[in-house]
Amino acid sequence: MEQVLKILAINPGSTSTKIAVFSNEELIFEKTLRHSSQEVGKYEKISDQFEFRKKVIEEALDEGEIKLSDLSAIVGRGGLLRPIEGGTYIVNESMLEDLRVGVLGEHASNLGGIIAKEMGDGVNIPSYIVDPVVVDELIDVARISGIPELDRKSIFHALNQKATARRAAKELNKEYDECNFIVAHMGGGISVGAHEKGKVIDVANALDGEGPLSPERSGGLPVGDLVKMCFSDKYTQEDIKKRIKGNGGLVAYLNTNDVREVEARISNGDENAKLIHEAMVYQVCKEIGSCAAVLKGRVDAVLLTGGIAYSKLITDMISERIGFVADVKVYPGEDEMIALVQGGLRVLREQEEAKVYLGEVEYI
Ligand SMILES: Nc1ncnc2c1ncn2[C@@H]1O[C@H](COP(=O)(O)OP(=O)(O)OP(=O)(O)O)[C@@H](O)[C@H]1O
Ligand SMILES: CCCC(=O)O
Repeated sequence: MEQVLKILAINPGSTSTKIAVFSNEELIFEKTLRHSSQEVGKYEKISDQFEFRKKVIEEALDEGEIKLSDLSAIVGRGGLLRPIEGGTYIVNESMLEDLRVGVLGEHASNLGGIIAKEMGDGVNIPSYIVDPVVVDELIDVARISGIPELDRKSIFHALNQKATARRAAKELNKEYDECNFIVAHMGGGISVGAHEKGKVIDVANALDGEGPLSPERSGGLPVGDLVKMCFSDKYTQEDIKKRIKGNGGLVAYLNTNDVREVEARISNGDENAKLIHEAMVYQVCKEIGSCAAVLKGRVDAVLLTGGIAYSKLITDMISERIGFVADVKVYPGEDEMIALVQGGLRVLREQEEAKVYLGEVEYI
């Protein structure tokens, strides 16, 4: 008989903490805990929110009559760590230190590992993170930018991209590491990755001014003009950063991060909304085209995922432009909670060994 393994998954976002408990692959409890800007805004750093978030998680678990002592492991969404390859990592002291200081920056997902470790240690069960946003499997040639001072970085929706790729591989009756996919995760940020035999060998840095424009991110910009903007004395460093992530893309052009709202405006004849919407799709297609070149045209399928993949208008426009590359498969939304749990299960079932974070890579 199959052993029953119960896992708690913790996924902290900027305005919410999602938690879920699975018994093997079956969801038995789920809750999205929303945090108002007053609640989280009073903390200077994201790591200062630790006690607050842990407490609300504990209260929700109590209400759901979930006992930590019944669990086999806790899995948290990993954060902005030093670059690592994909997989499930045991939360260790080096990782905790980097998550606490925010070695690569502040990100709500930094709390995932910290909270998982604290709660797991309390009942002597292991804590893990799975496929954090800094998964780095770039081939050497993809790291070169154009000046030696600046290496290209791999920051993307690794958890959902890899989960989607594993799902598509299964549907093709293949293992993930036997397939080549191009995965476009289209959410508030958009990342497009070239997956070669289970490794994301190239991907635009979705957080920091590469790739397509997205609801909240600028994507790649004309660099000369950006430099002029930086030195114009009109903007602070924070203003420019915010323009690249947070207030860029659709927010900058159309003052909304909601693609549904943009499509409603298009239906009402708004030509500017139509142009910007089309530009976003066009840029996604260009990025898919570059990934096809990275994979030398050997592509099993193009996978479209994230909230924007619910838009048939957009998935049809993408298919029409890049359908020549490979079959296009659509997986709307994201399956991050089950993806976290599956990462934990692969280790507990000894299908994979938990990786160890060394925290040694120097990163600028
Ligand atoms: N049915 C739909 N049609 C069109 N767009 C949609 C639909 N449902 C959601 N979206 C859009 O998807 C986007 C949000 O996607 P998602 O929820 O994946 O993002 P997120 O989780 O906030 O950010 P990220 O995925 O970058 O972490 C929004 O622009 C939203 O308007
Ligand atoms: C997942 C990191 C990229 C982004 O938030 O846009």
